[in-house]
Formats: sequence, structure tokens, C-alpha cells
Amino acid sequence: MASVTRLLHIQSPSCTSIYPRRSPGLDNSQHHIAGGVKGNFIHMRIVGLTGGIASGKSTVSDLFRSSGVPVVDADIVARDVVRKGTPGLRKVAIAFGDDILLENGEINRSRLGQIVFSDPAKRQLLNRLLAPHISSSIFWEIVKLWVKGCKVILLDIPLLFEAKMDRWMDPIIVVWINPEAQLQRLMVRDGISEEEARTRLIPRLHWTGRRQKLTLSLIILVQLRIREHSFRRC
Ligand SMILES: CC(C)(COP(=O)(O)OP(=O)(O)OC[C@H]1O[C@@H](n2cnc3c(N)ncnc32)[C@H](O)[C@@H]1O)[C@@H](O)C(=O)NCCC(=O)NCCS
Ligand SMILES: Nc1ncnc2c1ncn2[C@@H]1O[C@H](COP(=O)(O)OP(=O)(O)OP(=O)(O)O)[C@@H](O)[C@H]1O
Repeated sequence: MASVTRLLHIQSPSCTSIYPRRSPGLDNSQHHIAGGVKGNFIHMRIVGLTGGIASGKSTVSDLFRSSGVPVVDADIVARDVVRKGTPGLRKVAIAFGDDILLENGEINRSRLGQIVFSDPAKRQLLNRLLAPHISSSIFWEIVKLWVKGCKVILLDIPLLFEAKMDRWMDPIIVVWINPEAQLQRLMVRDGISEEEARTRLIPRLHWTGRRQKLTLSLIILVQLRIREHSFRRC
């Protein structure tokens, strides 16, 4: 999997501290030239990964992870901001009622999913309530990785364009599959009916209008790797 990082022109995806290390024979200015705070900051690349539900984003992010690239997963962040006792969960419970809570006070994801995936207005409401929490958590995750001195990270975020985060990322990888295959994968993975799966195939901002933002070589690479992955699974 070194090919992913090689294609991105990344020499070493691993993280090293940005704080200058004391070593004999180098004064502070030399530490900076040798890769101190400024150099690491400038060279941190954020690769964006997006695509529809069950398109295969996690499969692609695993390829990066296995190359040593740290991954920030927006779905995990989105779960953290509605944990029991968080301001995010309080806002959602006020807006959607206690019906979306389990008996133990945690969020009933499947119930909330049924509500928002079948009603665009409610989905927008949920997005509006959670977006500030999700964005700020993602920001702090990125800062933590920057402090560690990471040269490249991957941000896996389904609503990348909707959240207007594309301007911070280069390159951007869109994972795309044929909608019928996507439907099948979703039904099998989540064990849901075709009717329910269809409600989750939400029309998204049109990728092709943003083609200039995408890196063709990476899309091809990802398709090839996914195909290779499929062969390995057979
Ligand atoms: C509605 C919720 C409770 C359903 O939870 P569930 O565990 O069933 O699904 P999960 O969170 O794993 O999401 C699965 C996939 O659904 C799609 N999806 C999730 N939320 C949205 C949304 N608001 N709009 C469009 N697609 C979405 C994404 O492709 C995501 O990868 C949950 O998705 C949620 O809280 N969504 C709102 C937060 C959000 O915007 N998440 C996306 C991260 S940017
Ligand atoms: N190349 C492939 N061939 C066959 N099945 C695949 C392939 N890639 C992924 N899958 C399967 O498709 C399903 C969806 O993939 P995955 O979970 O990676 O999608 P995702 O985009 O991360 O989903 P979500 O949007 O829900 O987070 C999974 O069951 C996965 O095992």
C-alpha cells in the first residue's frame, strides 16, 4: 500500500512531534530549518474522502490507514457529539422529542435515522443542530494531528461539499459506485429492506460540477485498489 502515499508525493506519512528536539550542535533557528514548527505546518496535507452512503468510503480509508496515514472519520465524530450528556444530544432531544432516546438515555440511532432519512426538512434540521459541534470537533482532531507533526492526514466526511470543507482539502477523493450496486451493499450491510435502503440514497451535491477539485489519478487509483480488494475477497 505504499503506492497511495507515493502517488500523493508523501515521503513519510508517520507523525513526529512538531516541537523542536534538543540536539547538540543545533541552535533554535537550525531546528526550524531542519523541520520545526513552520515546516510541519506548511507541509500538512489534508486529503478529503467523500461519497454516498455505503459507497465504500471506509474500505478506501482503511487503505490509507494501512499506509500509516491518520484518518479523521466524521461519522465517528458525529457519534461522539451526541453521546449521553452532551450539548449535542440535548439539542437533538429538544428538537425531535424524547422518542429518539433509548431507555438508558442514549440516542436511538435507528429511530432518528428513520425520521431524518425519510424527511428532508427534518434532516436539514438535524444537520443544522449538529454541524457546529461536528465542525469544531473535526477542527480539534486536525489540530491534535498537526501538533503530533503529521505530514498527511485523511478526512473521511460524507458531507464534505455540503459543509463547504472542500476548500481546505487537496486532493479530494470521491468514491462512486453504480447506484444499484450501492443499494445492494446497503441492504446487505445494514440488513434493511429495499424500501428503507432507497430512502437512504439521498441525492447529494453533484460531484461532476466539482470535477476541477478532484484528482483524477487518485480516483482511478482508488477504483483499482477497490477492484483489487474485491478480487482478494473472492
Ligand atoms: C441519522 C443518524 C442518527 C443515523 O445513524 P446511523 O448509525 O444509522 O448511520 P451512520 O451515522 O453510521 O451514517 C451512515 C451514513 O449515512 C449517511 N449520512 C449520515 N448522516 C447524513 C446526513 N445528515 N445527510 C446525508 N447523509 C447522511 C453518510 O453516508 C454516513 O456515512 C446519523 O447518521 C446522524 O446523526 N447523522 C447526522 C450527523 C451527520 O451529518 N453525519 C454525517 C457526518 S458529516
Ligand atoms: N470493493 C468492494 N466490493 C464488494 N463489497 C464492498 C467493496 N467495498 C466495500 N464493500 C462493502 O460495501 C459495504 C459498504 O462499504 P463501506 O462500509 O466501506 O461504505 P461507506 O461508504 O464507508 O459507508 P457509510 O456511508 O455508511 O459510512 C460494506 O459491507 C463493505 O464490506
